[in-house]
Amino acid sequence: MIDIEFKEVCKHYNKGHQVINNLSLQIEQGEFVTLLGPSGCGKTTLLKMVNKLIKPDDGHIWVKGTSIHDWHTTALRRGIGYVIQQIGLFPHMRIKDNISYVPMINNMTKSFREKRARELVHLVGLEEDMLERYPRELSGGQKQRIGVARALAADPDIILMDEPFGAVDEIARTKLQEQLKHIHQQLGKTILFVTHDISEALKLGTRIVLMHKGQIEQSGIKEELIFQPKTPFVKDFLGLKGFKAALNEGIMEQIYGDILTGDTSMQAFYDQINTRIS
Ligand SMILES: Nc1ncnc2c1ncn2[C@@H]1O[C@H](COP(=O)(O)OP(=O)(O)OP(=O)(O)O)[C@@H](O)[C@H]1O
Repeated sequence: MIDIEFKEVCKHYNKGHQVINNLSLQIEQGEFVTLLGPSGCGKTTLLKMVNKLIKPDDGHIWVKGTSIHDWHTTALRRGIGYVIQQIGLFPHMRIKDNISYVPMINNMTKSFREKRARELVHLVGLEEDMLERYPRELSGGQKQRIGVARALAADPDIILMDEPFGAVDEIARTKLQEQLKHIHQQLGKTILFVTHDISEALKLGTRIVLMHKGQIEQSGIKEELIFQPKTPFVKDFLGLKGFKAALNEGIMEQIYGDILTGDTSMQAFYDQINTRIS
């Protein structure tokens, strides 16, 4: 089943150039799609069209088979988790109430909300005593975890994430990425995740969509993008850098696996890159 579909979508702001240019993309249920690309290529714009924060000028978007025109905005947003870099927890509310905010406005009972908050705080790798604290009593990484817990609270099928770990330090980011990967494997949500960090995109995405100037340059698994780039842009953007990122993330074993299955063009590309980085 297709959870999100963009068809020939276009967008420009004011009198500016085309930020999204006739873009089509289908995202299947349970995929973890990382939207990767240089600054300004339109990643955030595309993401925000899914929950109607930005309106396309042209083209069509469907969420769970229903056109976004036919979705009531509130119902659509309540059914989609949304995590951004500035997580925006309510400062005057305890963590448990921050997590339970959407279940509360959805009229869930207090005992259900408390149970759910406890489950979620564990799911994102924190202790239950966090629930009684206020946001100011948490580190940046802990706040991002609570942001993920809050996005999951109403059990949405789809989660949109816009550079959610961009503002935390390297160690916390690595832990958050691992936790998110685990949550995705466990819960099978459909995730659309914006990042400009190649290693993050390769590590998390079951599919990587590389954007450039409002269009998709290439969409595929990491091995395809690194070893079978379809355009010079993909080769420049991902070739050597992607290879190094894959190396650093320890995902080379999978890639070696593919090389060993006998694809000689991949072997040649691999040799070429290996010579350049060694
Ligand atoms: N509200 C706006 N008004 C005018 N121009 C905008 C607006 N929002 C974004 N833009 C422009 O649209 C283009 C795409 O922006 P967008 O935020 O979608 O890119 P991005 O790929 O997410 O970039 P980054 O990685 O830097 O966040 C940029 O040139 C940006 O300056």
